[in-house]
Amino acid sequence: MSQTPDASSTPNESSPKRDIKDDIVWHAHTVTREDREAKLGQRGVVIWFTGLSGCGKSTIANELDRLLLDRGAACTLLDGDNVRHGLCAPPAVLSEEHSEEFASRFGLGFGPIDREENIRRIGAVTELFASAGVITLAAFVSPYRRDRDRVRKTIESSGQKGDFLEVFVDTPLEVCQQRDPKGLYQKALAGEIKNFTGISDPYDAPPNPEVHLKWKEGQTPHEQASVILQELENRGILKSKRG
Ligand SMILES: Nc1ncnc2c1ncn2[C@@H]1O[C@H](COP(=O)(O)OS(=O)(=O)O)[C@@H](OP(=O)(O)O)[C@H]1O
Ligand SMILES: Nc1ncnc2c1ncn2[C@@H]1O[C@H](COP(=O)(O)OP(=O)(O)O)[C@@H](O)[C@H]1O
Repeated sequence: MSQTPDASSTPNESSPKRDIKDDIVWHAHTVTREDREAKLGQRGVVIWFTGLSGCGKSTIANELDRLLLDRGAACTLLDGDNVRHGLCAPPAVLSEEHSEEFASRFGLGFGPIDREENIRRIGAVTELFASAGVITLAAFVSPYRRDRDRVRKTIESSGQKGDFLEVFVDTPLEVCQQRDPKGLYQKALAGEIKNFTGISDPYDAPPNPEVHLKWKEGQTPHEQASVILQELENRGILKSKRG
C-alpha cells in the first residue's frame, strides 16, 4: 500500500506556511437557519444538563423531551451514556472494528483530556442540531466549567446570546450515592473505578446557571422538568401554553 504523507501534518511544499485549515472553506447553504426556525415556529437552542452521576440529568431531560414533544416542539436528546456507545465510544469498543492504534487515538475514557474531547464533540453536534432549529437537550456530567463554557461560546457565536441554557442538577453527592442505580459509586468507593466524578475526580459547580435545580426532597422529575419549561416560556423560547 503506497505510503501517502498525512496531509494534516505535512505543510504543502509550494507554500510551507499553508495549513490544512486554510483548505476548509465554510459553505453557505441556500436554506438558512432562519428558514428552518420559521418553518418550525421555534428557535433552535441547547439545553445543557450538568451534574454528578446519578443526580437526575437523564430522567429530567427525558421528561422535558416528552413535555416539549407533546407541545409540538421539534426536539432531541443526547445523553452521556448513550453517546459513549457511538460517537464517543471507549477504546475497547472501537478496537472491535478498528486497529489498536485507531482505538487508542480516538477512544475516550474519563481523564480530563478525554472528557474535554467528549464535550467538544458533543458541543459540535448540539450546534448542528440547534442550527437546524431543533431544541436540543444534552445530559452530560460535563464536570469542567471550561469545557461547558466552550460549548456555550460555540452555540452562541453560531446563533445568538441566550441560545445556550445551562441547567445545573444540584443533587447532593450523598443522595447520588444512595441512589447509585448502576452501582458505580460502590465500585468507585472500592477503588474499582478511577477518575469517578465526585469521589476521585472533581466537579466544578456552575456559578451562574440559567436554571439551578436545587435538590428538594420529594420533588418529582416532572416538577423539575416543568421548572425548565417555565423558564423557556419566560425567555420567549417557547410560546406560553396559556396563549
Ligand atoms: N469515571 C466516571 N466518572 C463519571 N461518570 C462515569 C465514570 N465512569 C463511567 N461513568 C458513567 O458515564 C456517564 C458519564 O458520561 P459523560 O459523558 O456524561 O461524562 S463527561 O461529561 O465526559 O464527564 C455517567 O452517566 P450518568 O450516571 O448518567 O451521569 C456514569 O454512569
Ligand atoms: N426527582 C427525582 N426524585 C427521585 N429519584 C430521581 C429523581 N430524578 C432521578 N431519580 C432517580 O435517580 C437515579 C439517577 O437518575 P438519572 O437520571 O439516571 O441520573 P443521571 O443521568 O444524572 O446519572 C435514577 O434511579 C432515577 O430514577
